[in-house]
Amino acid sequence: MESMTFVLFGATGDLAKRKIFPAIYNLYLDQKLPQPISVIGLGRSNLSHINFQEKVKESIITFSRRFEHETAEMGDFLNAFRYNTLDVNNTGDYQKLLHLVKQREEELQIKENRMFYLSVAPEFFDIIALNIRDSGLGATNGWKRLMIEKPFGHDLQSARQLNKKLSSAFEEEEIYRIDHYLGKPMVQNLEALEFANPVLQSIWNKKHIANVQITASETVGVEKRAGYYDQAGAIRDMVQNHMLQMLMMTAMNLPKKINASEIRNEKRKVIEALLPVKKEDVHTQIVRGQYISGEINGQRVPGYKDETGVDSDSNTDTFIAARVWIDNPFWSGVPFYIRTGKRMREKSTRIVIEFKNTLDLNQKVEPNLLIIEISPGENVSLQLNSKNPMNNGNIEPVRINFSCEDSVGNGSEVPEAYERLIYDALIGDSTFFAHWKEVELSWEWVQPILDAFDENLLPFHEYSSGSYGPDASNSLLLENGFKWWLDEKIQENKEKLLLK
Ligand SMILES: NC(=O)C1=CN([C@@H]2O[C@H](COP(=O)(O)OP(=O)(O)OC[C@H]3O[C@@H](n4cnc5c(N)ncnc54)[C@H](OP(=O)(O)O)[C@@H]3O)[C@@H](O)[C@H]2O)C=CC1
Ligand SMILES: O=C1O[C@H](COP(=O)(O)O)[C@@H](O)[C@H](O)[C@H]1O
Repeated sequence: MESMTFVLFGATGDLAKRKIFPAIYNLYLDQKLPQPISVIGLGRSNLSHINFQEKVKESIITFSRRFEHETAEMGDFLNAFRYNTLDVNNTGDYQKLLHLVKQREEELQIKENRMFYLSVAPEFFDIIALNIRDSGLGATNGWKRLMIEKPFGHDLQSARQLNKKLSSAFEEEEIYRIDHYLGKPMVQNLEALEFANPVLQSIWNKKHIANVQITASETVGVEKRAGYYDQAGAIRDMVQNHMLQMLMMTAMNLPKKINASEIRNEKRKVIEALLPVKKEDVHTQIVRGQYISGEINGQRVPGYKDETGVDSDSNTDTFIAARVWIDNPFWSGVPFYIRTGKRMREKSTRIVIEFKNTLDLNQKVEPNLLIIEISPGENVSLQLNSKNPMNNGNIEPVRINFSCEDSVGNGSEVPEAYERLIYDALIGDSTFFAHWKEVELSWEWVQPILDAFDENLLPFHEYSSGSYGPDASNSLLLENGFKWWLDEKIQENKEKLLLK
């Protein structure tokens, strides 16, 4: 890998502390960092290089699952870090930054390859990109790349405006838009599941699949992010990006060649084929909700409106369920259901593929299911039907489980999303980053939903914390003769409860 400078805007922030520094450290341990590397942290806080290195060390000790004890290697690692005080609006500060970047490039004899990572509030994305261009930081004789955090815009128009500004400083190939769901091992495994298994490949279409259910439910509430979340809601926070990215990854056709441009091309075809929902019809395809107080894991939790920083009459959505139709020859007529919410019964991200039931037995049998657990566990299981000799030979569903954690080693060795994504960006592989076309088309699909929310054209449901969301989300599936498939463990528990 080529030597480079890694410039981190927002180096004193929460994301840097919890995710970025530990990820860089883990890459260092795995010898996946270029040698030498210069890392320059930026923020308005007044820190010396040593203070900054101490902060990086603290974050690694606290948040890296690989940290055991301090070694001489840690010293070498920290030695690559420098700090520069910078206010994003102050053009003079970019000149000081340029001076430090060049000084380190000369000291370390590294090429002018520059990675700029924007871990700052979204309102700063454009101003930073323009200053990188205008200050000369972007005028390198090596490569330059921009890693950019979410959210990418607040709606279709603002996303387009932002992209226009970024494009005046960076080419599309130089922009790495992070969607951390694309860094999750099981999301990355989706193409391999289909690609490497002819059995699955042959049935991955409307002829055999009855519906697809993509869930990302969380038990946490809004936490300390009310300022951002109350303006965003689940529709912007999760649906426009993570949920639609998972949908694209599930429904895309296998490209002839597995590379970034082919995969992104196939994903784009899926998002392009989504049936638009007219503002007036949003109420027929989308369910929105907001959590009220309830119990999670035996603990009483407050309702959304009572959370710190939330407006007491806020009508921000903390839950969304949607029925999505893909109008192409492979998927037309197959509903894709997506569902995401905060303060739900379980923390679970998973994709359930329900196969069509074509058998004509005297007995009602459950459909075959392929269940892809994305997090917290990484697992694939298949629900088949089999005779149960202990129950008069009745046909009953059995689950065949393939734990991916077992096959890749113990959980702590599996690289986390940020590690994977930072590594990919360092080597210039943009496969698991969102292309502008995907982002724009996602906003295009979401925009009428935002408009309908603004004009209050659909019901606003409350749901108890610790539940599965509003009942209306069940109706969305019932209308097509389906139901949400719940987590296996929950099902087992329910059965036990019924037996009591
Ligand atoms: N935290 C998380 O879990 C996640 C965050 N994100 C995204 O990552 C980005 C960063 O989030 P997060 O770390 O939580 O935010 P924080 O508020 O914790 O950190 C913001 C950073 O920006 C710096 N900053 C603020 N104002 C300025 C300024 N005028 N000039 C220069 N630097 C400034 C702050 O440094 P200082 O105060 O020293 O100036 C700080 O380093 C956001 O886009 C967020 O949406 C995405 C997914 C998850
Ligand atoms: O991007 C976000 O994702 C998290 C959920 O991520 P996960 O990896 O824990 O599933 C969500 O809590 C947050 O609101 C959102 O901004």
